[in-house]
Amino acid sequence: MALDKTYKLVPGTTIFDAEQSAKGYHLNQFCMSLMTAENRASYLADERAYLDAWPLREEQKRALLDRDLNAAMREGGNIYFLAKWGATLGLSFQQMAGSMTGMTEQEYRAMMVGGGRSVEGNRIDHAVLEAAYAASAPPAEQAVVTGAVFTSHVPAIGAAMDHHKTEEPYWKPVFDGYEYSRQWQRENLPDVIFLVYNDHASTFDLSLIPTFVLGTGAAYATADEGYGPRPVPGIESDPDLAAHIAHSLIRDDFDLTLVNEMTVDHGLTVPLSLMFGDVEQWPCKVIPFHVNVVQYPVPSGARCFELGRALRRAVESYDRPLKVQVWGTGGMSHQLQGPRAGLINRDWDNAFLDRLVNDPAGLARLPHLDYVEQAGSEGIELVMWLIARGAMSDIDGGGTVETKHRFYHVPASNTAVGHLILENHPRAETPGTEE
Ligand SMILES: O=C(O)c1ccc(O)c(O)c1
Repeated sequence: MALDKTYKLVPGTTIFDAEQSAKGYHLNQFCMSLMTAENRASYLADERAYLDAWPLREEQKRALLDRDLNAAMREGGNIYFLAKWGATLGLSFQQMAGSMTGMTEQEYRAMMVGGGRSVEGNRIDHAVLEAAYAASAPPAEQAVVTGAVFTSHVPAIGAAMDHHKTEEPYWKPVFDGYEYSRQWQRENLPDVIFLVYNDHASTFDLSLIPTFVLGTGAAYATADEGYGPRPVPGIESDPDLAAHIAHSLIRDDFDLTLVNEMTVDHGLTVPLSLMFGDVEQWPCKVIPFHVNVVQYPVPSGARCFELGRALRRAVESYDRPLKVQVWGTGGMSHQLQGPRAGLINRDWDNAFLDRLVNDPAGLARLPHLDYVEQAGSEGIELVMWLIARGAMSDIDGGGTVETKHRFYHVPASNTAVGHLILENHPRAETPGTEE
């Protein structure tokens, strides 16, 4: 099913969606720069020079220099951003809106005083709408979810790699547990990894606490968490697929926060290091997806599981033949605070791994309190694994999953390390028979 963008058919209207946002990113950010008196003064002193300092397309600069707001909208501008530019020129919202209608300022004002523009004659053409619905055939090609990787993301694992300690007796058993994984990953390299992790007060401090964050930008640098950024590459993303997923998930009632600029911390980089080793560049694209598990209330396992189910629908409605893996990271049992720090619960962790494979819907009903009591305060990170599990094809009866690898080890720093690889076989392909 192609995504419904029938809002594009409303006459005389540009809906600002992720597509427009990507197109107008720098234009809108330029507008934001006009929120200081100093910048407004330097813009007004030499508009062309100011615009030339921004990575804008010539059409975008032209639109502003010509005071043509319709052209600016076509070029991805959004009215609330452009209003900062308009205010700099001394324009009111009414003057800006009126300038897009082909009416004089006085005519537009008079129309508004007279009750505003009538909706009569300004609705969608029904024939056009019907034709759009009739033409919405399933895509000829589609993306598929090929597997899920679940792994802890303990920062000390990254530090052990960065400081060449992987052969030391303390660390060797941890890295031995990922030998098979690296081989499997080489043989099953996806085009894109949808990587579910939590930011650990690196990008999101207490000024902003979004529950679910989808990265819709093109690239993200590695965070400096206080020890200097890890010497690993930043990630390249797939903004087009990310925008598609944003559209699909939000339409499925998941109220995401979309972020174009942020840094990514150990929650994301350590799983990549574990699965790919030391590399100059990560061998595929990575879409970051952050879940708040730092400040309560945090999302429930059930909500995460449902989000995973919606994620698979989103991926499968994307009309390019991409292979997508979904990774769930964090956990397993660990507590980093208070007199109970160091808590490890092997039995609970292993039962979690069993149920993640065999009873994911039941596992998703586990309340937060069980995670905290049984797996330690930071064990709550495990709710993120349910997003990746929910994205597998067996959940809705259409396919199967195959466990390729399972590993459990205590300790890595304060934490029990858990790791699982599930291969996804959509539409009940028999494992091993696909080309
Ligand atoms: O065990 C640890 O040291 C540790 C520290 C920070 C984390 O985010 C984590 O998951 C584990």
